[in-house]
Amino acid sequence: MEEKMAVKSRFKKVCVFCGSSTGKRNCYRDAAIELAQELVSRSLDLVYGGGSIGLMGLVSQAVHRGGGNVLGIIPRTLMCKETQITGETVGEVRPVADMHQRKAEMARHSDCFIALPGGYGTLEELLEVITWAQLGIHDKPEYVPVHDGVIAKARWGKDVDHQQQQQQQQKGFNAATTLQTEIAL
Ligand SMILES: C/C(=C\CNc1ncnc2c1ncn2[C@@H]1O[C@H](COP(=O)(O)O)[C@@H](O)[C@H]1O)CO
Repeated sequence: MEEKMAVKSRFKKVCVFCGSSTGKRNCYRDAAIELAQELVSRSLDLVYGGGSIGLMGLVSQAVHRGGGNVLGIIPRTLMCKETQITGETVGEVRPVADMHQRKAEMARHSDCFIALPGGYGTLEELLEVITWAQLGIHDKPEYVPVHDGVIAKARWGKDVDHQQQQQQQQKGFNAATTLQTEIAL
């Protein structure tokens, strides 16, 4: 069997924020699986919110199946609910006291952040780490898949190219299609 060469990355652990549902478009699922495959091919560990449902479940299960390390950080209360609904989460699961501690731990354990399509939870997590970067609390980059195989650095504020911003808005936050060889990783 042909073995794939591992692609080198400057990161070791990647935090992925993504939906607790899969959304209405197939491209969201595809994006989750493709990102998982990229992480595995680059020997990058996954850090995520510890859920086994939606895109969170897809990413974590695909990384785990591919032999990658998965660290899920989840509040105890959510953990009980999820186990009742969907069963066990894959990889290492670290229970924490609440949502605030979860976000702090996810950030502490990661070298960069990628936000896949999601809802309010995903948006809130992404905005929080961008805000922390803005305040100098960390200097870890944040990325958002845009389109055409590109994961773009999430940029906010003055240095954003206006035309590019407009194009991205037209495509929508949830416009991830293919992720291929991301410039980000
Ligand atoms: C347990 C039930 C539903 C929610 N389950 C979740 N499990 C783990 N993590 C979650 C869950 N819901 C939200 N999160 C976190 O927010 C992000 C996803 O939120 P979104 O609103 O779906 O975008 C994700 O990154 C998690 O960290 C059933 O009662």
